[in-house]
Amino acid sequence: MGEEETTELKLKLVQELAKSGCGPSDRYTQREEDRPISSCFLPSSSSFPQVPIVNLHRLFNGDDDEAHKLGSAVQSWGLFQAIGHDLSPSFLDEVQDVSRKFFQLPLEVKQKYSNLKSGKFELEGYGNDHVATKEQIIDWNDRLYLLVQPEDKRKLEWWPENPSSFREILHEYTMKTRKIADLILLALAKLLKLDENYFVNELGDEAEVFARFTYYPSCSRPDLVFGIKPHSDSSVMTILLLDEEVDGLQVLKDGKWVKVPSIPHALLINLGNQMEIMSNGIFKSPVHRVVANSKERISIAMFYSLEPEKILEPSEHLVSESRPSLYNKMTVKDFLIAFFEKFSHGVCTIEWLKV
Ligand SMILES: O=C(O)CCC(=O)C(=O)O
Ligand SMILES: [Fe+2]
Repeated sequence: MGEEETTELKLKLVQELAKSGCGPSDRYTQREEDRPISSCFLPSSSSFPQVPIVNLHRLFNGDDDEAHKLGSAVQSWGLFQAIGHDLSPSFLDEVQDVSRKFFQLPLEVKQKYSNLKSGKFELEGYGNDHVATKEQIIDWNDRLYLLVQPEDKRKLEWWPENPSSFREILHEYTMKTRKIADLILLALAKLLKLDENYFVNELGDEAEVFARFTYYPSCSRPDLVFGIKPHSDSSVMTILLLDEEVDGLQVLKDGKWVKVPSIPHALLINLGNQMEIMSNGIFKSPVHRVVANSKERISIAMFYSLEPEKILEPSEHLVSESRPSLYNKMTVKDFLIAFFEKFSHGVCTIEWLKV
C-alpha cells in the first residue's frame, strides 16, 4: 500500500471528530498567517459593499435594468444572489431537509457510500476531500459528491437511498436547476454580444454536472480552521443553496473578505474558472472561502463543467489583436487534474494558466 493511501485511511470524518469532542488537530490547523482573522473581514452592513442581487424573473423577461445589474455583478464580483427564480420555497426546504437527514444518519449507514474503495480515493461518494500529501491542511468539512448529469453516467450505487426520497429530490433539483443555469448562460452570452446560445451549446448534453453536499460540523476552534480554504471554482458556473440558519461563506472583493449573507430561498450564482476563460477574463471567477462556526452548517453546490474532452479556451469572438487570449489552452480534463492538484496545495486563482 502506498504512503498516500495510508494517509487517507488514517483520517477520521470531521463529523466524527466533532462528535467525540476533539478540537481540530494539527492536520486541520491553518498556519498563523493564513487563519480567518477578522482584520481583513468586512461585516455586512450598509456602509460596506454588498453582494449584488439579481431578479431572474425580471432578467428572463427582458428587463434591461436587470441585465445591466447582472453585467456589473459578473464583471466586478463574479457572483450574485438570484431571487425571483421559479423553485418553490417548499421544494428548496425539502432539498435542504434530505441533505441534512443524510448527514444525520449513523456512520455505518453513510459508509455504504464511502469515497474510499479499498483505501483508494474516488471522486464520487461520501467522505473527506482528497488528501494528496501528509502536509496538506484539511478543511473542516465532510462531503457527498455525485455526478448528476449526463444522466447515463450516473453511478447510482453512490446515491443514498436513505432518506427514501433523496434520489427523487436530487433528480428533480438537478433538472430544475439546469433550466435556471441555461437561462443564466443565455443572458451572459447576450451581455458579451455572442450568439445567445453560445455558452448553452458549449455546455451541451455531455457537460458534467456534479452535486456537492457539504457538511460543516460545529467547531470548537473556528479561528484555527477553514470550512473550505480560499479557492475559486473550477466550473463554468456553480449554483449554491446556502444554509438558511448559519452563515459562513465569504468572498474576496478588492482585497477584503465580504460576508455572503444567506437570503432565504435565494440561490447563489458563482462563476467558475471555465467561464472566466471562455469570456477571456471579462467575467470573474471570484476567490471565496467558508469559515467554520460553533454551529453546524450545510450547503449544496451544483457545478456545471464542460465535457472533459473539450478544449478550454476563450470564445474566438472575444480574442483579437488588441485583446489576445489571456490563457493557455488545454483540455478540460487536463485542466481539472491540474486544478485539483493545485487546490489541495491552497492555490486559489488561475494565474498559473495565464499566458
Ligand atoms: O458552503 C458554501 O457556502 C460554499 C461551498 C463552496 O465554495 C464549494 O463547494 O465550492
Ligand atoms: Fe466554491
